[in-house]
Amino acid sequence: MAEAMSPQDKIALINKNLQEILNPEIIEDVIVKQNRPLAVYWGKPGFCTATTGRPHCGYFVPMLKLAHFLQAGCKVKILLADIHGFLDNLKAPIELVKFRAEYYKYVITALLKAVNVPIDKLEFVLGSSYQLSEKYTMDIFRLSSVVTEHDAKKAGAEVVKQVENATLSGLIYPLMQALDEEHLGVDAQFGGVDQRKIFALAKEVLPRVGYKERAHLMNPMVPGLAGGKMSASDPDSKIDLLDTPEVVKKKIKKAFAPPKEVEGNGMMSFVEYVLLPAGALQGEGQKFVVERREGEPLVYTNIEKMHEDYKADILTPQLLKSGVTAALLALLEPVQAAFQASQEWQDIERKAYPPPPEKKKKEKKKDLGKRHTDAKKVEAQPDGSVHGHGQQQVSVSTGAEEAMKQLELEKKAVES
Ligand SMILES: N[C@@H](Cc1ccc(O)cc1)C(=O)O
Repeated sequence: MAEAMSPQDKIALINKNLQEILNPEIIEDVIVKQNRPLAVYWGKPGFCTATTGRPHCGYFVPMLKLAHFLQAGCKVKILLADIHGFLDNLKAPIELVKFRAEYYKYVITALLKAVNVPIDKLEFVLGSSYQLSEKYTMDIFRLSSVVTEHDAKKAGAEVVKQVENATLSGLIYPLMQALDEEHLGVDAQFGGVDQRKIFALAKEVLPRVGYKERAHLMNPMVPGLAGGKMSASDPDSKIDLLDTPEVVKKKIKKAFAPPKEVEGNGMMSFVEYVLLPAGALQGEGQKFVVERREGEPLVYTNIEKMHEDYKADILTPQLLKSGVTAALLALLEPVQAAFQASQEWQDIERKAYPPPPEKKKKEKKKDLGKRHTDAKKVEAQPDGSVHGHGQQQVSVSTGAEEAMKQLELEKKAVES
């Protein structure tokens, strides 16, 4: 498929749905002049944090871009950025990191297969597998001697958690993200526009230590499937990739989808950035179908027409939700079937997300009873936290200790 595409088609697919691109000429040069596959990477730090551990349907948004890159013949690397996770919020449940990395590999591979994308040019890399090397370490020191404290801080402002009396780790974080481009041997880095300041820093400072600057591809920030505001504290606002069809239906039913409003409407964005492009990749062309009890189904091939109908209330929130439910279930079906068929994946899942200890569970239920009417729906996290961001600082010291131990272990593993 990629072989049959013209260089211009490849570039168009790489750029599709992106909000911004820095140094697009680098991409042109690789694909048109050098006539070789573009090497691009996406870094994911959250997989080893306790609260945001499990991949959910929001992952489909960057996944669809990775699908475009692969379809366009790119070499794609996914960086499981364990050390970055540690630098940002000191949370790395040590014994879980490896299992979670494994779990992510299964999930991401299944997702990409579900949209019919070739995965032979896809590679997973664990950050600590190369970021503790002598060369990389020396590069951090070299970079830290040419980047000011002010610039490093500014670069991390939208990504690194901003707290009072912040530690140095938050300054190292952007430097390492810049170095990853060199050490992963890529031509471009992909991420959300929230990464923009780090991308700009990378572009500026890599040449100062003798490395070439890379292109940067940025996705827009897409509101969550269940709609912005209520998400952080509401466990129902995230749809797990392994949720049963009944649970998916229930969560979508509850989701926030204001009538006639398309801005910030997570349900609508999900169609735009996931369901429509997924249809295109599956070879059926961009198509989103909404069955209606009365009348012909509504068939959309572009988002503009959908927006128009939604604003006119022809496509009502209810209809939108039923269309999204049907399309999402169809997308999840092969992922869940793959999970059911793989004993290894199931074993990894149990190890990566062990049920919380009994004692804590009880505490949580009591706690949650005050806030949620249906406490049993809430899954307590392994670290016992269920309230989202506000509580993440609770176990800072133990988190740090654990993460340090993990780094020790990793180092030993590398040496032996
Ligand atoms: N900063 C990225 C994660 C990341 C980490 C290291 C990288 O090299 C790249 C990306 C994020 O917030 O999602």
